[in-house]
Amino acid sequence: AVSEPRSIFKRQLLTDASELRSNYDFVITGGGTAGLTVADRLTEAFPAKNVLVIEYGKIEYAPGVIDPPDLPFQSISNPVDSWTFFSLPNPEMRNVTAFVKVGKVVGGSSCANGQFFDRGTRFDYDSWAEVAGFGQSDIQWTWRSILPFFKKSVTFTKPPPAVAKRYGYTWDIAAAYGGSTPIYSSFPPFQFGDQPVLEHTFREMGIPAKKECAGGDKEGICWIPTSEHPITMRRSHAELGHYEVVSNRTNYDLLVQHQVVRVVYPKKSNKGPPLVEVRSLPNGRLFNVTAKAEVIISAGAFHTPTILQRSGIGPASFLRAAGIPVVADLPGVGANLQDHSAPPISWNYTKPTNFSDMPSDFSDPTYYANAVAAFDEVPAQGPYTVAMGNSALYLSLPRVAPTKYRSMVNKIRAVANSPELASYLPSGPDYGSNPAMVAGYKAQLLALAKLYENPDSPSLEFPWLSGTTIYAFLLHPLSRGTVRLNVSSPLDQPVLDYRSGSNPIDFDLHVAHVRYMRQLVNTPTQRKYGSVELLPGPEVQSDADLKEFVKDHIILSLQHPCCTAAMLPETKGGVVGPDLKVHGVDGLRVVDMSVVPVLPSAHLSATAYALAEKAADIIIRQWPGGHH
Ligand SMILES: Cc1cc2nc3c(=O)[nH]c(=O)nc-3n(C[C@H](O)[C@H](O)[C@H](O)COP(=O)(O)OP(=O)(O)OC[C@H]3O[C@@H](n4cnc5c(N)ncnc54)[C@H](O)[C@@H]3O)c2cc1C
Repeated sequence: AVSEPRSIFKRQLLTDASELRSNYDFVITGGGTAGLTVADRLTEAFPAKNVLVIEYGKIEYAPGVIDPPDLPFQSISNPVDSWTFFSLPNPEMRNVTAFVKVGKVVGGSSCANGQFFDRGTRFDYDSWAEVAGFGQSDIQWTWRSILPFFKKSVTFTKPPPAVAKRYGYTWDIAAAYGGSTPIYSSFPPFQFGDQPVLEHTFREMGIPAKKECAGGDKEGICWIPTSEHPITMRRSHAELGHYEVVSNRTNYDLLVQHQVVRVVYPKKSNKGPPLVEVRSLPNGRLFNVTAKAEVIISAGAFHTPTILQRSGIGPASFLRAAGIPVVADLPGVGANLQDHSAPPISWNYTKPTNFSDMPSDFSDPTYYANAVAAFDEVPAQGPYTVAMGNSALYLSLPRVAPTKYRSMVNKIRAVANSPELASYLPSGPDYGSNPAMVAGYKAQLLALAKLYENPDSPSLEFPWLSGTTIYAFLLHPLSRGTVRLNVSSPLDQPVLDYRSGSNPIDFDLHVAHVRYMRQLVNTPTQRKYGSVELLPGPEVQSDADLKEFVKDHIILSLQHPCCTAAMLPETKGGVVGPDLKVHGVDGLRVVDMSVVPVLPSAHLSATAYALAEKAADIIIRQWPGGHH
């Protein structure tokens, strides 16, 4: 059963420096989605080596997206398990700031996310290899080489036949699954009454339904599983699946409520592994932890760059200006920030609909009481089993803009090859005037142009649960932002500069997406319900007006930050190599969503688990005595 943490398994849970061993083989900084996956695999493979995970947060119960007593679409804010903060204003977006949320708990963002459990396409992961161009390296990051780790990373459970029939759920285990790791991928026994309305609408727009969307191909209408336990329908997350169930291993220590400040190379030689400097949150005390084998940074796309920058590993001129001695000049640390953003499309039904089982039904006390009771059944039933929904469209640019996509792709290539390319990046020696950073950006744009002209590679995602407002995700943004230490308060949240819209082609893509999606009101299904467009609104027709609409209404972060310590050669502004070791220093790797070079066409948790599984495999092969 999946429930509150069980105390008998908390033997290795440490809360104070005095409880630590004198040294460890592996030290993992950040006990989140990727960090705990690696810790699980290393403690399994090396019974005689000790592993320490240092985590800022504690073990907390991680509720689902909607659990009783919350109501659907009520924004649940669980301040204990998350940090929330804002980016700098975005000048191209009416100076709006991006609101970001990050899991701050054992299990990291897997405990706080929307539980939407999708994967990118084969083209996304192949593009990582293409951008990096690691050539003859015996470690490759391609779809073929990652797929076995996607399969290993989760347990997919078929829904009961009656449930599958009721909603029309489809899947293909051979193409996508087969693993038995206790991170669960399941379909809930409930959908809101209007779920099929959009599915019918999209079929009428000529969009094909895919049988399985986690097997590398997902251009079309997809059923996406939820990361929840198939019986209890409670959230499945990294703390339960990669710590709780194996925390009786005597070589697995987890230190909670401690902040990793930085890593330190004491001999000034960059020979490692480095010491890890840690700050106790309860008493503020600073101390060092020693790793005999290596240190693995897994603090997530916003906080991994802060640990590296505090360590003097990062953009040299920024570090010097901040008074931090430079250990390794890696301008890619905190560069290349990418996230999904989305403008809305909304409409109104002017004719009677009479859908049953709708979010509004929760206002009926009997419906609500039944929903709460059904959630406690075994297996759980009813509306509380649904998280943020299981439906999404993923559409390519050739489908969305058949007459215009070619010119947009040409424009991306022209920018990539133009002398003005650097002007799309932040100015200065750490970025726009740095030839390696510009070369890396060029490689990314050329790979993205290939994705955008591919009729099987989605450019747009449109997920839905219930209701008449839906967001059109731009899956492969061209603008690049930064994550920099807050110099006046370096242990606090970093300064995020999203720079959304700084590459103006992102607006062309958003406008094409909105133009396509607004056509949904013209389908027979929508006409039956008297559908009337509200946003962008009938008066907003020209490209220029649609661009202004995007600026007025866009959500700048869908909470999918990545790419801030990218797996690229140093000649392309990279931070880690294909083995995820940090360039120019010893005994230090990064394993989390920072190492991704370009954002995949997916929400990120499934990719974080698979990436960490592959990283663990790489680490295990590189140390003697490891067995799988
Ligand atoms: C609100 C929200 C909704 C999301 N929705 C979805 C979704 O529906 N589907 C999906 O697939 N993905 C979703 N994501 C994204 C996905 O969950 C994350 O991309 C993924 O979990 C990131 O994994 P990670 O290992 O890189 O980082 P995390 O899981 O965030 O782990 C980083 C860990 O490091 C710790 N840490 C940070 N700094 C320090 C430090 N200095 N010292 C010690 N510890 C530190 C943090 O506390 C955290 O536990 C969402 C994310 C959020 C925040």
